[in-house]
Formats: sequence, C-alpha cells, structure tokens
Amino acid sequence: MNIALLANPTAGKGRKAGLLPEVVARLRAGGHTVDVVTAGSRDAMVDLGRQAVADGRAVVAMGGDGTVHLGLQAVAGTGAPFGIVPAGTGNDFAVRLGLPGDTLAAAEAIAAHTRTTSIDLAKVSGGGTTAWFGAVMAAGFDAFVNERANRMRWPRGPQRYNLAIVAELLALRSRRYQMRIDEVESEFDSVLVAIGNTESYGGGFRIVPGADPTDGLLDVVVAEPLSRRTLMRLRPKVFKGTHVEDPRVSTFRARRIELAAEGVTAYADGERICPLPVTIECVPGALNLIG
Ligand SMILES: Nc1ncnc2c1ncn2[C@@H]1O[C@H](COP(=O)(O)OP(=O)(O)OP(=O)(O)O)[C@@H](O)[C@H]1O
Repeated sequence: MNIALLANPTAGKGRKAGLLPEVVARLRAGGHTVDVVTAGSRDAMVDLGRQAVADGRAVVAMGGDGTVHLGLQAVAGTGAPFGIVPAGTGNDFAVRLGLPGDTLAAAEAIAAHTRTTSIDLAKVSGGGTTAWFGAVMAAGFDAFVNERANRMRWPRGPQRYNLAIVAELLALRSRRYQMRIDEVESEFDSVLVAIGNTESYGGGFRIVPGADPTDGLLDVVVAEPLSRRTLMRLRPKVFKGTHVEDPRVSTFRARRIELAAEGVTAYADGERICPLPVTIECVPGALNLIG
C-alpha cells in the first residue's frame, strides 16, 4: 500500500508521539510506502486526508478517537483502506472494533494485513454541515460536559473533564427533545441522549451497549429526567453497560434518527458537530477497515 499516515502528536497527552518513527518503520517493514502527514489544524488534516484518498492512497490515523474522526471524514464512503494506530487516551473506536490496543502491535498488524473489513459508519447532518462518526454521538449531559471542557482553559488533561462533570452536575436539568426514529415520532424530557455505531466513549464508558458496527443500524439510549444522585449512581454501571437495565433508561435501534432540542450541541467521537436539530443515518459498509 501507499500509506498516508495522519499523525496527531498531541494525542494521548503526547505520550506516544515518540513512537512515530517506529510506527513508520514497522509499516515500511511490510513493504509499504509511508508518508507522515501532520497539519496545524483539524480542517487541514481532513483536507490532507482527502488529498491522499484522491491520490489513491490508504489512510492510517495515528492518535485517539478525535484523530480517527478526522481520518473518517476523508475516507468514508470512498472505499479507501483505513487503518488505526491507537495513540490516544481512550481509543474507544479501535478497541470496540477488536483492533490491537498497543500502538506498535497495531502498526505491525496493518503492515501485515491480508484483508479489509466493511464497517458501518454514521452520518450526521445539521446546521448546513455533514460529518461522519464511527463511535458515539452525545446529545445530552455528556455533550454538555464536552462543550464545557472545551471552553475551559485550565486545568489540562482529565482533570478538566472531572471539573466539567461537577459543574454540569450542578447545572443539571432535563431538556425537551423531539425525536423521529425511522417512522416513529416522540417527544420527551431527558438528561441524556446518545447514539452509537459502536458501544463506548471516554475510555470504556459503554454508554450504548450492544451497538454493532456491522448490523446496518444505530443504537439509541435515552435517559428520563434524573436527579444528580441517580445520574451519579448510574455512572459506574456504564462501564459494564448495565445502566440500560434501569427502568428509567430506554434503548432503540434504527437506521435513521432525527433529533431536535433547544440549546443542545451534538458531539460525536468527542468532537463538536453542531447544535441540534440533526439527522443521523447509518451508512452500511461506509468504512473499508484494514484489519
Ligand atoms: N492536526 C491537528 N490539528 C489540530 N487538532 C488536531 C489535529 N489532529 C487531531 N486533532 C485534535 O486533537 C484532539 C485530541 O486528539 P485525539 O482525540 O486523537 O487524542 P486523545 O484525546 O488523546 O484520544 P481519545 O479521544 O481517544 O481519548 C482531537 O480533538 C483531535 O480532533
């Protein structure tokens, strides 16, 4: 393969950045041509990824879910082979796809690859933009946490998220949502709405347990209005995915979802998408995954 390696040296707090030369060496050892692509902005990264696809190259993203998300914008629906070298903090998408979690092992697996697999992706449209995502779109409490953490300048790293969680818990209130799942319309109050192509985000939070990226469907999790205390009690259950057994949590499966609410911004793969309303569709086989 002729590989464009989209590398985000800041992923995973930069701890894996030093492995970049070794990742390149292992990919080359498989007989592939490798160009490292770095960019000063997300948009530039996507543009370079698209250019690589136009040039007929395979794209490999080295970073976490955010970097993978950028790579997906370039390769989705094109048939271009896409590989993931996990180097982020969470790497939820790669882990859920059963890819090697270790950075160098993943590079070796890509180098030695003998096949690609078709994986579904989700396509979200709203506010005049369209984006692809691989893992989970948040449109409730978790999206507010993400939005707040993005606005904060201090502290850096996971502490920022912990502080954002506390602040959003203090500000917790339900919102009124309008949702159309395939042909069924509903209106409800909720504190949390998440839509998954795969199960988890945030380093193993299985918020949408059972989401299968090969079934042609997206999974939806909706929580009723909950008190802070109940939300905090449910939180540890999310690691096992058992929060959906709670009667206040509902799950659905659908090919297409329309979701609207006032004052809610959607986040997907941890990246800001746009304020609701949005339409989310499952696009079967949109990703040609190496591995
Ligand atoms: N070239 C770039 N310029 C600016 N930002 C980038 C670039 N490449 C990636 N990013 C952004 O950097 C952020 C962090 O990257 P990423 O999500 O890959 O790492 P992480 O947060 O450590 O991992 P994870 O999301 O798996 O926990 C993301 O928001 C991603 O979109």
